[in-house]
Amino acid sequence: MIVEMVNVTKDMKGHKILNGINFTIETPGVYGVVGRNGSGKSVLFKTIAGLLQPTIGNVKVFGELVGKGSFPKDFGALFDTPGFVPRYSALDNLKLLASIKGVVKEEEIREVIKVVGLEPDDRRPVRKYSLGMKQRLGIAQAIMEHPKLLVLDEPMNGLDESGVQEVRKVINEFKSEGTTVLLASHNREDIELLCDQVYLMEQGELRVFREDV
Ligand SMILES: Nc1ncnc2c1ncn2[C@@H]1O[C@H](COP(=O)(O)OP(=O)(O)OP(=O)(O)O)[C@@H](O)[C@H]1O
Repeated sequence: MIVEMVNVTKDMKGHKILNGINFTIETPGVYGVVGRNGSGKSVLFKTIAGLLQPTIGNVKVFGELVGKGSFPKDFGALFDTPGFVPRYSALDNLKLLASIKGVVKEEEIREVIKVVGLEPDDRRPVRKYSLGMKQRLGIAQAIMEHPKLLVLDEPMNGLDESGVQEVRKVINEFKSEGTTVLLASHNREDIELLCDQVYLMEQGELRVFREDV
């Protein structure tokens, strides 16, 4: 089982954001999650990432419980505002993150920076980067360890046309390597082009919205 959410409820400030969600992913593929602003897509993804703890229920990724300080293994994620050290270059930021996790070589980091259309030898500090460039770097960070599960919350935010094309290519390449991608997006075209199955978040519940596979 790739993802297994059992009866997951999440209350935040007196509101039920997730309401008894039972959700499983057994087959690798690209899974889309759509829903209105504020419907709970990010809360759902952060719960899977172990960044938010369910009020009730539990979440397993690759068979292991997440939450309470346990994070999924073989996992990469991009949330709305990737946090980088503003005075460091792109390469130094990713080297820092890689050294914390201790697995990725500099050559691979350089390669992943190129994959997202940035320049590894650009010594400018990341604070000088545009929103779209930071977003590209966020995607590089999410994919640099070749995760088996990749959670992307609005990855196209702030990207220009070439950025959108590059990220679509990255998602398709990861899919063909057997990585499972969870994608939240408001962009109908991205959802239609990329996803094997689409879910709708509504009133705290998640239901199948469109099924191709
Ligand atoms: N840390 C928090 N504390 C309290 N409420 C929160 C917190 N984070 C999110 N919420 C609330 O949970 C609800 C769902 O938010 P979430 O960000 O998951 O929506 P979303 O579907 O991702 O929206 P969007 O499409 O705008 O990105 C919102 O009402 C939001 O205000």
